[in-house]
Amino acid sequence: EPDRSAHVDGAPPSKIAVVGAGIGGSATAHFLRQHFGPEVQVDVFEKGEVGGRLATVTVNHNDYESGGSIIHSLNLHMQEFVKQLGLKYRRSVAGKTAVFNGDEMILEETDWYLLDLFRLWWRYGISFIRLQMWVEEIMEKFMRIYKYQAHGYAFSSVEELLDSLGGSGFINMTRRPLSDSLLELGVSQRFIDEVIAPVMRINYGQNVSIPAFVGAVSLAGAQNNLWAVEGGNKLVCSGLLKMANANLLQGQVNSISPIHSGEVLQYQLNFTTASGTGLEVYDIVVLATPLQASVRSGVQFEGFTPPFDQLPGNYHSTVATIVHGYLNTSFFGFPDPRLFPFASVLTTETPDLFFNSVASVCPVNISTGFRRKQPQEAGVYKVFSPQLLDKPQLKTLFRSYYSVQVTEWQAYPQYGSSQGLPPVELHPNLYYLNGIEWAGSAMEMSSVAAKNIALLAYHRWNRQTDMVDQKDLMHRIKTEL
Ligand SMILES: Cc1cc2nc3c(=O)[nH]c(=O)nc-3n(C[C@H](O)[C@H](O)[C@H](O)COP(=O)(O)OP(=O)(O)OC[C@H]3O[C@@H](n4cnc5c(N)ncnc54)[C@H](O)[C@@H]3O)c2cc1C
Ligand SMILES: CC(C)=CCC/C(C)=C/CC/C(C)=C/CSC[C@H](N)C(=O)O
Repeated sequence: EPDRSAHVDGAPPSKIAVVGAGIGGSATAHFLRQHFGPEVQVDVFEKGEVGGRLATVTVNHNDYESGGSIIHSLNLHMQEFVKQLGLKYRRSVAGKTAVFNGDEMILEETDWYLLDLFRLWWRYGISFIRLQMWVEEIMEKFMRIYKYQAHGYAFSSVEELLDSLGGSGFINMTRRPLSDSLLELGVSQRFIDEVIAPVMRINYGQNVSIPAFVGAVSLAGAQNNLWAVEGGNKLVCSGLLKMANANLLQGQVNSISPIHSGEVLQYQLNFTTASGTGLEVYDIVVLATPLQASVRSGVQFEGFTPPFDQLPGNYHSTVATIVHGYLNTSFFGFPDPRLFPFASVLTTETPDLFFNSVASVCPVNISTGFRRKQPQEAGVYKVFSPQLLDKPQLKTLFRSYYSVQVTEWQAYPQYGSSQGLPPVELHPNLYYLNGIEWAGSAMEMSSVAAKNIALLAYHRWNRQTDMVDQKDLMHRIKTEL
């Protein structure tokens, strides 16, 4: 493919399109504005709600997160967005966790930290210490991305990005099962079945054969230094679009086709809004939505072949059911609800168990003060399950309820349903953000990909090859003035 980027004379791009206003697309709009400056027109297309998989539902006059809910304390892009937007942090309200195997609770957190540690040691040996150290080491390497991005370095593929952080070790972690990595580390099978599997089930609705890298992301999401955005995580998306001075176009992009005029390559986007169909021409386009068939983005490529026919793999369906009612603690072996001390119940991989987790949830506005309800009181609970819950299943989990709100998500990749990581560059100046989810799906992963694409687009436009896919970045950065 000849190099037909739009600029012939060093001129900046005049129009950039971003498809999707989830955290990935809105962060991309923000970073594009940072790098390309105030003159370029940034149009963001959104066919649904701004926020995408960050969304809330209203129950009894309060809003609750129904999609992406927790953020790690070391997720620095999310942290920075919240700071720049003047939003507030909402710390997770402490609550005890138990693990249920379909018959009984096999693990119960208590009020005594030392007792919990002793019990873990008694049951699993030093598995939990090994695991803690493994996750810490991965997090430490992952944190290198912030330095590389602050120095302006970009990567042309997810593999290159991971390689720069953790070498071939990180890339291999996207290919081998989590259980294999943990067994090799010396973590016991019992610990994997009773602790790791329940965490994978609540976070990704999948089992311990998911790749080790996303497994580590999931375990980081089970640590106790988590937070969320006061008012709802989706406020970050609307805030970023505003701060980027982006034009939000409420509509669906139907097709993308290249237009060649001499040396110049641009893209025509055909779209449908409430007022009918339209088309616009752009110098740079970023696709910030999954393109797998099961997600039904509706985007077609015309007049060129991207580096795939149809992106392989599927997205995993997860149902989030938010119930306002009375938990049936008897089902968990606690006939007296006053003696049920848990805020979250995780589950082991058990045939016929119809749910992955049930947890008492906090409203997104807790600055006014919030107390977790006792199980003998009516409370708000979130149930994750692979399928819609029917009435008998709801009646199994809840003695009675006032309301039930259901969101069916194409939530995250069905790990193992595809080989390899999707490409970032689909054609000159046409980028794809969501391939990173096949390494790990989380708000911060989309934010890291957004910064990377903004940098990559900028360097490609300005032909700065020395800022893309550079090796030995730790050393380079140390020696840069
Ligand atoms: C139930 C659930 C719980 C989760 N929990 C967490 C968590 O606790 N912590 C965490 O970090 N992550 C969590 N995640 C993952 C996280 O929510 C996602 O990784 C992240 O939100 C993905 O953002 P995105 O912008 O890349 O994609 P999306 O949010 O999917 O955004 C894509 C957007 O593109 C739009 N779109 C699609 N096609 C078109 C088109 N043709 N034209 C115009 N617009 C289009 C869509 O409407 C959508 O708004 C969770 C996800 C789910 C579903
Ligand atoms: C990207 C890095 C380094 C860390 C992110 C860690 C993190 C916050 C992972 C969460 C992943 C995830 C998909 C959680 C889904 S369920 C969340 C929660 N338990 C809920 O009940 O909603």
